[in-house]
Amino acid sequence: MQPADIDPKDRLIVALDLPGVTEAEAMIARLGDSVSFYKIGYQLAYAGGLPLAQQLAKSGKKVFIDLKLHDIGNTVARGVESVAKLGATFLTVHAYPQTMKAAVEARQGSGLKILAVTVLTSYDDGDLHAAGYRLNVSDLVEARAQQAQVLGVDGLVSSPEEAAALRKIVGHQMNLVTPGIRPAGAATGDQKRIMTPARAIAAGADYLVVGRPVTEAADPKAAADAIQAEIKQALV
Ligand SMILES: O=c1ccn([C@@H]2O[C@H](COP(=O)(O)O)[C@@H](O)[C@H]2O)c(=O)[nH]1
Repeated sequence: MQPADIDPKDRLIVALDLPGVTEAEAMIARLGDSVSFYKIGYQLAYAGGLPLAQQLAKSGKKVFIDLKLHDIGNTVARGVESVAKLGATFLTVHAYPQTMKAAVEARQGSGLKILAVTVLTSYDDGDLHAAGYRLNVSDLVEARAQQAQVLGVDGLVSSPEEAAALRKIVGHQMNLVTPGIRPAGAATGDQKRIMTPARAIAAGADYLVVGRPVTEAADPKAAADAIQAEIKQALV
């Protein structure tokens, strides 16, 4: 999907990193029409969140299943087939060639798009070196993006810091989905490669993933509305 075709409201993806379905449903009710796209990751998925994903998709919301699959090809493929039945829009896999190839083949014929996680936004160069990599963050993100593109992956997850360089590499053929979003003054937490919503959109991100700055705000709906307004302003 070309950036111009994306409904501005869908560009904000709220991460439902919450302990259970009850808490998630309460958050969705509070956010109401302010949010049209939700992400379900480890915490909620492992606490009964996958039926909620299916329910959300049926109710007209968009759903991103962020399970960052990485296993032998057959296991990845069977997992992708199961997730495709939920009606989700996005599913993440780690950006390893075997994993991406299996996921892309398994999603054929479904509406599911595969996103490759390049380098986690909580990592900096020191973290990569500690994990045994010789490349720095930007070089590894770009190398993985090129591999993902060749393998037919639908989109990339990276920090917004890499969005402009990735756009030059993949053009508009792949969705750029960026966590590591922090409105001005928000707590960074464990994120190391961050940008504000406006700067991320200006850098070329298609979708912004935001968790704690919304879900831990005193008024989550007001926090989401402020981010939506910042996104719309940056798109003008
Ligand atoms: O590189 C990555 C990949 C995924 N995430 C996920 O995004 C949200 C961010 O939440 P915040 O509370 O806004 O930090 C979270 O669910 C992560 O699992 C990421 O942060 N970085």
